[in-house]
Amino acid sequence: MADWHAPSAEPPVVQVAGVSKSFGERRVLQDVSLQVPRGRVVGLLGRNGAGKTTLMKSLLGTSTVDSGTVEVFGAAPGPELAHRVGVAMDGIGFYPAATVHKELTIWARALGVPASRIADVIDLVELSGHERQRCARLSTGQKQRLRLATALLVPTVELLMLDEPANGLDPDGIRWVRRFIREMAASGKTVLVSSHQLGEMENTVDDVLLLDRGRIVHSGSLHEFTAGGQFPLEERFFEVVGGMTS
Ligand SMILES: Nc1ncnc2c1ncn2[C@@H]1O[C@H](COP(=O)(O)OP(=O)(O)OP(=O)(O)O)[C@@H](O)[C@H]1O
Repeated sequence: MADWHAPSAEPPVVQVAGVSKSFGERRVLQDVSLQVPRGRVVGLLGRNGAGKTTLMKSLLGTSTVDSGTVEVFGAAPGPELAHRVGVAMDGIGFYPAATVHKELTIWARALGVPASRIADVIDLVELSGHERQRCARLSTGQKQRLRLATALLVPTVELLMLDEPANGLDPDGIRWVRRFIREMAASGKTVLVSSHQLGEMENTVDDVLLLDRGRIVHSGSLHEFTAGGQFPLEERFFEVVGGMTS
């Protein structure tokens, strides 16, 4: 098990230092510092409203920060990251009348990816046979997989940012997402995944970033956080962030 704090020859894929962000009076990120090491599956955990999505958006450059620095692959986030970072954000909709193939064609064009890649990603997310199905008719699980397919369209993607990829899924779907994430990691990709499903994250991630009311309250390997699996992740989560306060 890699030690989170051990010095590594490889620079981290993501490096955030002293980032704060407010919406009006509301401080959403407070002095957040973190690293995402290359090749790891890192779980970004926290309650509703903890700031997970805002943090992910700041890594993508779609949300600015008020102070601090964000580096992804050693540079400030910008459009050029599109060839190295694949993104599946929760709640991103599809054209209801478009078919799976059409939807991916739209994304492929936007990303400058040849149409020949579409069949590959459909295969990767196991949507074969659904190419002609309209997005509006897809099940929740199929929609999640279509989101993952868009994240994989650019074949050179090295970092996947997945926002709640198992949201709304049944146990089979959750297991599928877990297997998918582990396969992506086995193929050399780094994965940053946000989730509320602590039991599932316990079976999926290598490292834990725990965000509570905009602050990172724990970062380290899952092994260390759960004392080698002695304590369930959920128990440790509540120990660190406390019970419900509001
Ligand atoms: N564009 C915005 N304008 C104003 N407030 C915002 C905006 N985006 C997020 N917020 C607020 O920032 C806080 C953090 O939101 P964020 O979506 O980052 O949390 P989260 O941890 O991803 O939550 P969830 O698990 O519910 O998705 C919330 O209080 C939210 O209402």
